[in-house]
Amino acid sequence: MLVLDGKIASAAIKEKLQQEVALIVEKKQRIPHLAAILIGNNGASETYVASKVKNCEEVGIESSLIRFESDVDQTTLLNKIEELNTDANIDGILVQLPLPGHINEQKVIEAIHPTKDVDGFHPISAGKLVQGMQTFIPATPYGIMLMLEHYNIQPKGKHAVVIGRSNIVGRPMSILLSSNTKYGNATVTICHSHTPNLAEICLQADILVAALGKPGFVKANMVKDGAIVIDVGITRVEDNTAKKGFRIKGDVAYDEVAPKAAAITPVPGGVGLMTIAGLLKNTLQAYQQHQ
Ligand SMILES: Nc1nc(=O)c2c([nH]1)NC[C@@H]1CN(c3ccc(C(=O)N[C@@H](CCC(=O)O)C(=O)O)cc3)C=[N+]21
Repeated sequence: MLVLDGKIASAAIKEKLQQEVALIVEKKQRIPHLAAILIGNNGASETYVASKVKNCEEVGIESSLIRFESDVDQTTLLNKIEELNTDANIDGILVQLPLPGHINEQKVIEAIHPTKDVDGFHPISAGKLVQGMQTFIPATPYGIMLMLEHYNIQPKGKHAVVIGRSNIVGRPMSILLSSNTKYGNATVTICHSHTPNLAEICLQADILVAALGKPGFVKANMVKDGAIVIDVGITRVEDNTAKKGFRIKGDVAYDEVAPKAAAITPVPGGVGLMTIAGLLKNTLQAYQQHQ
């Protein structure tokens, strides 16, 4: 069994990005710049955004972290996004999700100018992805594709099963795996909460992507021998024996599934790190399109 190591794969991608940014610096050109908006003080969101900022720094991308209190009104937020849309120094805008209940998430997503939509959540970006056009691919599915590429795992002709149909992971993942590209051309089945024979379908997967957000959901009896298992889950589960009082659990029961799998992503240390690599690549792509 091969562990698909997000640390190794993302380091390789970041190394390349760092070299590209170094060239920009050498030519004394404007530096790529990501603006990240964080609302409130949700622990997990804080961690992820901090990690994004730190990773930008590592490759030489500038970043601005813009914070609002959890009771910020929607107009203030939308005004800030508009200001960033028109700021020629900003290449990418990211509003960390989830948002407080009083804010209309769809409105916020649609407020980000598609040329700066490094999350790839805007309907224009999503539509382009569906039609196989050049666009910003949402960072998590993008990161998973980069992981497959790093380990040269070609989905062509394989049966890929995706559990979850979110706009952020499951849906775009299914599009990418079925696309006519080097790391696409799989036959894809999407499962979700209304799939009656989910375990049976999962058992037929050559590539199984678990993106439903239920810790330990995928058990050994749902996985075919020799399958490639991609775990997108990142749920914080209380654990008093852990340093921070919680552990991060994936959607796959790793200990029982790993021995059956040909390859598997660990949590943490798998897809999460690739998500950040995907975001950094999108930010540099946005920069290049703005030049
Ligand atoms: N607008 C927006 N864009 C996002 O891309 C976005 C978002 N909102 N909201 C939340 C999800 C989640 N997400 C992760 C990023 C990094 C790790 C990551 O680095 N994980 C590490 C560390 C995990 C930890 O220590 O908590 C790992 O898996 O090894 C995980 C998850 C981005 N998201």
